[in-house]
Amino acid sequence: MRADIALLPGDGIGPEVTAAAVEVLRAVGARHGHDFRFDSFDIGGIAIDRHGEPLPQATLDGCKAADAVLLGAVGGPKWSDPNARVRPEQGLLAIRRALGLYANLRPVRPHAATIGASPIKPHLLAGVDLLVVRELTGGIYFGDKTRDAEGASDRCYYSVAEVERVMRRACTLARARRGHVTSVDKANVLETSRLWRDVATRIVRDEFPDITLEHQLVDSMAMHLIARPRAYDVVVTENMFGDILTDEASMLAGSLGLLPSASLGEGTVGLYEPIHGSAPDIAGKGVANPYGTILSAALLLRHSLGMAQEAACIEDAVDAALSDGAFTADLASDGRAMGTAEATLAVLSRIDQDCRVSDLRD
Ligand SMILES: NC(=O)c1ccc[n+]([C@@H]2O[C@H](COP(=O)([O-])OP(=O)(O)OC[C@H]3O[C@@H](n4cnc5c(N)ncnc54)[C@H](O)[C@@H]3O)[C@@H](O)[C@H]2O)c1
Ligand SMILES: CC(C)[C@H](C(=O)O)[C@@H](O)C(=O)O
Ligand SMILES: [Mg+2]
Repeated sequence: MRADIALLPGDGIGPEVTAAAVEVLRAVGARHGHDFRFDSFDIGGIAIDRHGEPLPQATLDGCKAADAVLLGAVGGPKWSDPNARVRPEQGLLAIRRALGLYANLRPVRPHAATIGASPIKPHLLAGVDLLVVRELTGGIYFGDKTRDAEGASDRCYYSVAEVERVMRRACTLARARRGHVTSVDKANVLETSRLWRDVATRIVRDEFPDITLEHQLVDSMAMHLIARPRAYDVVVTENMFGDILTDEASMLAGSLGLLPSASLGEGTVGLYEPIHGSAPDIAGKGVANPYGTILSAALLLRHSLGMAQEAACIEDAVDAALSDGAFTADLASDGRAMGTAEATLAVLSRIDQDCRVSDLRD
């Protein structure tokens, strides 16, 4: 099968980790007889430098014409002046909104080999397998902003329809998992959260009676996520809470560099990216962890191209590399860390082996 993949490497470590994922996609494509074609476009800081705007029209058009989009990261100190007219992060928000990518799936499944890298007690981590569904195109991120000499404001708004669609998506995903949804809000304070809670309750009652729904306030959720992570299956929450809780959840896996994500809408191209940022402190050093982006490429194959076996092939290869101790510096405790290229090779060398195993299985 031929597939056109739009690449948005972005800034900082973005180009390093997307290059790693492209190598892996090429290897899986070759192994399974697919013709993956890649076309790169600018987004974020590099797009500001080259085109004066963080999301050029050519980038958006290129993404719309593609079968899927793979993104690295945007932002960095060069573009972080608080008074700057444009910021790299606006490009990311704009593309999510323009493509209607309202559901951001962030799976968290600690690997036995990386449990030692987590600051959380190992016995709490065994068997953890949760999926955060973060609403991605609404809430305080997208409300009107004001700023004058007296102060500033960010408006937080959710429509009923915005909550309904992400809740339906979370419940549908939960049906294919363990049937449990935790809806996270701040309904003791925020009106948007009271709406969120009402809609969640109604959608589950009327459309998903087989799903078990619980509500959890976001502050105590931040604690429970660390204290009893095994209790969660699908966690659905609004935009900003989801952003914060998933960086926290990455510590269950052992590193921010490990978590992938899929941003999905309806009838629109999907966008895949690691949950981490441009990591300016390590950019250009060849030491970034590529696994979150490589695992995002697996999600791309599964969700946008319908290639479940090929996706599993990548996930198995990453699993095997980690089991064999192929750790980048964020994971290694013994000072024997691999660089990005070596860790990518560790995955590539296992693609063949794992695919053969998959072939035998099927
Ligand atoms: N999706 C995105 O493009 C995205 C996401 C988050 C932050 N950002 C942007 O990135 C810039 C830096 O933000 P930040 O420092 O708060 O967050 P960050 O995620 O870039 O980095 C946080 C810490 O995690 C480490 N880290 C992140 N990814 C890693 C990887 N793959 N391998 C090893 N270590 C990794 C970094 O070195 C850093 O110490 C900001 O401009 C921010 O807006 C972009
Ligand atoms: C860079 C920023 C706009 C972005 C977000 O807050 O959504 C990032 O933190 C993420 O998690 O993808
Ligand atoms: Mg974030």
